[in-house]
Amino acid sequence: MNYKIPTDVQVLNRDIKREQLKYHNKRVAVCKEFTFDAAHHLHCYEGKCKNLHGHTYKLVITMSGFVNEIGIAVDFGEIKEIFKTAIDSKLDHRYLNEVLPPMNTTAENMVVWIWEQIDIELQKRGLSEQGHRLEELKLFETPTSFAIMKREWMV
Ligand SMILES: Nc1nc2c(c(=O)[nH]1)N=C([C@H](O)[C@H](O)COP(=O)(O)OP(=O)(O)OP(=O)(O)O)CN2
Ligand SMILES: [Zn+2]
Repeated sequence: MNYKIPTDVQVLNRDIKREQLKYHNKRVAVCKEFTFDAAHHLHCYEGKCKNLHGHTYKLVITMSGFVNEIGIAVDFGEIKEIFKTAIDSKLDHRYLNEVLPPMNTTAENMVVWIWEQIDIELQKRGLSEQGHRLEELKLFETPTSFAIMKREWMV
């Protein structure tokens, strides 16, 4: 059976497409939050964090792109796939001191490493060429302690 889209819907679709042109190609950033659980300890550090302990890390990814013809700059689903491939598969339920390159597993060092991994994944997927780019990462070690990295601070 052939279903006919009612005329008023067609008119609405046409009007939306025309209106959408106003926003097309504007650079807009979107954010998505993720969590992963991991264990670690700090080196050269006098305090409780020199002992093995765990965190539910929260990562807030801010990524920008150019708004397309259906009003999407960066698909939230794409960010989820990037997080799963580049970060979650490597860090979730792992001992960070073992799986990360030799470095102190501070939030500062980790946020830099995570930035590099996401950047590599964007290039692998050909998304950098489309104009998708990281703008900011926030990595929470605890609900009150976090590190930030921003594109504008990069030299
Ligand atoms: N600048 C940094 N300081 C500390 C880091 C870090 O990565 N960068 N890490 C730690 C520890 O790993 C610790 O697990 C987290 O520190 P802290 O916020 O002190 O944890 P608390 O559970 O004590 O937090 P409260 O909210 O104050 O209870 C230490 N420092
Ligand atoms: Zn810690």
